[in-house]
Amino acid sequence: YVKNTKEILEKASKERYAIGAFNFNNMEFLQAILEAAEEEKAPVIVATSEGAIKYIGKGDIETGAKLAVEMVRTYAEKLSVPVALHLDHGRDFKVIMAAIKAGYSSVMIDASHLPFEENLRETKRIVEIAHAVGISVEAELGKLKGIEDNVVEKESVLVDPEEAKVFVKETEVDFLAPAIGTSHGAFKFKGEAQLDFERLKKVKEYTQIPLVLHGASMVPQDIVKLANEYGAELSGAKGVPEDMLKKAIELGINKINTDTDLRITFVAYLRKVLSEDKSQIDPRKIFKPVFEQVKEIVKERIRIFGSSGKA
Ligand SMILES: O=C(COP(=O)(O)O)NO
Ligand code: NA
Ligand SMILES: [Zn+2]
Repeated sequence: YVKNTKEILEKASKERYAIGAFNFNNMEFLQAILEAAEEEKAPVIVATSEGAIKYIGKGDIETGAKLAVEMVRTYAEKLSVPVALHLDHGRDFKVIMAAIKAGYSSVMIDASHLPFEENLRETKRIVEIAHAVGISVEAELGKLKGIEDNVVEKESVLVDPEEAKVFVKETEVDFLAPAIGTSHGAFKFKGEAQLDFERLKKVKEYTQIPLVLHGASMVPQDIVKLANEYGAELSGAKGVPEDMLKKAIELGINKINTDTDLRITFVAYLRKVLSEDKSQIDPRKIFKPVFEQVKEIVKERIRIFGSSGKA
């Protein structure tokens, strides 16, 4: 179990590969992610959003954070690969404190919706507290939203590399998520997929710290098709193409947040299993083949990210 996420990300940054940061909400997703990492001999980051902590703790934040840490630690001590537990998109001070107190390896303070000075102040505050107890911190600059056609929108949404330089120097944040055109969910990009690699290159040059790509799911069309065949309605779903992910890694992305790809895989195969095995009522028999597929998609991502064999 990795005490602070920074140590595995610094290595990835030096050797120019990326570590997957896979979101989980329950035991089965966590198992699938950890099995995938073990089979790929890859360091891995597992992440809970604030909503996941509330879901795991049935509304009680302390319980959710504590249970997440204990589940991850218990599984991780059996594995040969390094495992870090990360709080994704921390916004509520109470939740960030609960994660730190429970023993998370890192926390994200997501104040990117605030004006630059306020984001800087909020982030600085969390960094001081987290660093005092040896925990790593991630922050975000720019807003997660596709690159709109007109330039004005682009300026206000995407990261400003000059701001990133000041931000990292002032806050001493350990890793940064620069908005370069991705967005969360299964419907990224209105038109063609487009990332601002020029900005990414500058942010890496100016900050020299590990960088994070949010909204990085690829949204595999074959699995979307399968889900739709079994009654899902996911037409128009679109993700980040593999060549763009690889280019982003070459330019300095070292942590890649992936949630939607695991969700789509889960839904497609759950629908398939339920429609094919109509008399099955044992949840274990229903979930086993479904999470086998979730594990496979995580392994595929780990291979694309270049972290296979890096443990
Ligand atoms: O950024 C993400 C996940 O993004 P996706 O929706 O593309 O999986 N989590 O913080
Ligand atoms: Na994060
Ligand atoms: Zn995100």
